[in-house]
Amino acid sequence: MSYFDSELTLLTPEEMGRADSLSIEAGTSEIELMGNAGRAVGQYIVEHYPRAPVSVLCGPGNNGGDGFVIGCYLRDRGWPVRLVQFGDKDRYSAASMYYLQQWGNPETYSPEIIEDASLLVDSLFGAGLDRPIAGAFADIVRLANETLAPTVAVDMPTGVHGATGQVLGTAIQADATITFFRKKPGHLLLPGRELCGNVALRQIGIEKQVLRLIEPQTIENHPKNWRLPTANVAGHKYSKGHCVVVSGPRGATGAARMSALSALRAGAGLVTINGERAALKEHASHLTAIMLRDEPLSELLNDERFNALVVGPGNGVSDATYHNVLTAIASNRALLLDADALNCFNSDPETIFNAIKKTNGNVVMTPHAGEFGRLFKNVELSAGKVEAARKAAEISGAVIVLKGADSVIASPDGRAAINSNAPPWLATAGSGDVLAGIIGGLQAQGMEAFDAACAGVYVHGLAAAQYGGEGMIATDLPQLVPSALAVAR
Ligand SMILES: NC(=O)C1=CN([C@@H]2O[C@H](COP(=O)(O)OP(=O)(O)OC[C@H]3O[C@@H](n4cnc5c(N)ncnc54)[C@H](OP(=O)(O)O)[C@@H]3O)[C@@H](O)[C@H]2O)[C@@H](O)CC1
Ligand SMILES: [K+]
Repeated sequence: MSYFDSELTLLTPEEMGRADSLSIEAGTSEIELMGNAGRAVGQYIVEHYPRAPVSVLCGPGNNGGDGFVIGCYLRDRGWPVRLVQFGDKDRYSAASMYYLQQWGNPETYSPEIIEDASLLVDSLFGAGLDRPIAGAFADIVRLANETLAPTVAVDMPTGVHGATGQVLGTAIQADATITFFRKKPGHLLLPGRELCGNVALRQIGIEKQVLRLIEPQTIENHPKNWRLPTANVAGHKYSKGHCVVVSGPRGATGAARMSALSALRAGAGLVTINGERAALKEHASHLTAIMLRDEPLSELLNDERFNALVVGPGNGVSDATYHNVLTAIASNRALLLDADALNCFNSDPETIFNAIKKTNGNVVMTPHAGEFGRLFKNVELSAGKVEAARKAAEISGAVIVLKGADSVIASPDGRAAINSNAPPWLATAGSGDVLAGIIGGLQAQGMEAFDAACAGVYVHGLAAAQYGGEGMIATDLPQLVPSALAVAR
């Protein structure tokens, strides 16, 4: 399964390099591609900034080649342009050489070329960045970031890695970033997303057919990629599923309550909280629409109508939780595991992974970075969130939601989605319990694990955005889920 048909597909710099080469093989010259890329940036600048002195900083590779095109485009339209070029001309590509000749003689670099500009164009490094920015280039980046002039970055802000969004050494803070053909993961992953400013995507003559050969596996999370369960007028509440949320003990019941309410708001037909009698007393004083049961989980699950489970929020790291998790996995229901359901297996992750691999693959895990690091000790987060989540999904057999301001959802089949709609105020205590409930509620309605996880993360972000600003607490979120679902539908 791969994302070859969508505008929302994301390409790593390596995959983008293949798209360039395949296009060139198919008859579009590199000169044409570079010309289209540079003109697209030039056009963006003319449309978005007032005419004023602009300095174009051109690096040693084809990103710099784009800069020559931009310089010519703006000069032709009467902009005062200064252009500097770094690197050895003997190593230029034919296309870069072609456009350098059109430009003429670049100036020798001096700091006032940056200091005196009203607008900077960063065409130092793009897809070819492969090591930390250091030395003279680091000084240039620092100076560019210190000036008040906005910077338009070509393809990627210099210093941001296109595949991971991580900063190599130091990076340009751009006002806008213009990229080509398809966005790159680094435009959505942090800190890259913040360094890009506004991201604009432009087409440069690469046919989307090349994606069939590249078979990209990563996509920007968006309602176009999944279908929410449809409301059926004649539908019975059981046709919308019955989700069981496992409660924590007395004194720790709030998390399960938040998950249960969220599952119901996400459209689950029925939601039952299962827990010990003392815990149910606490729930009973708060809840009306949620049912309460105090049987052992294995007995409760003899009733086939319970088709989805949420285990973990507020459950506590205990033998009881450990066994509830294994019971839930063995029941082969749609299952969401969060928080303590994961924490219970830190010293024994193989047990949970092996159990999941025996199921029909309907399990979602929602670790934040800390939980992820403890459960997946052999997976390096520093190699990038997408690759880490993908590896964890493969190891565990579960769909992984690696939570954060740039949550990544990855499937054991290799697909991954990057979410970018979460507002900063969503980072609040209990917001993970709400996410767990939304995903569990969607699973109860029959959405398969990966789609439910992607949709849940998106709706969670939208719900928080609809709150509108700081001051939101997690209990505000469940009632915002229905309107978020309506927008995402
Ligand atoms: N291909 C196409 O058809 C099209 C491509 N397009 C454009 O090309 C861009 C990709 O071009 P690219 O592959 O030449 O990479 P680019 O980012 O210019 O840098 C490579 C150079 O940087 C160097 N270098 C790397 N890191 C460094 C560091 N930290 N510090 C110092 N040096 C460092 C590296 O040096 P080397 O490793 O050889 O020493 C090499 O010389 C892409 O982003 C898009 O803008 C568009 O025109 C559309 C058509
Ligand atoms: K750049």
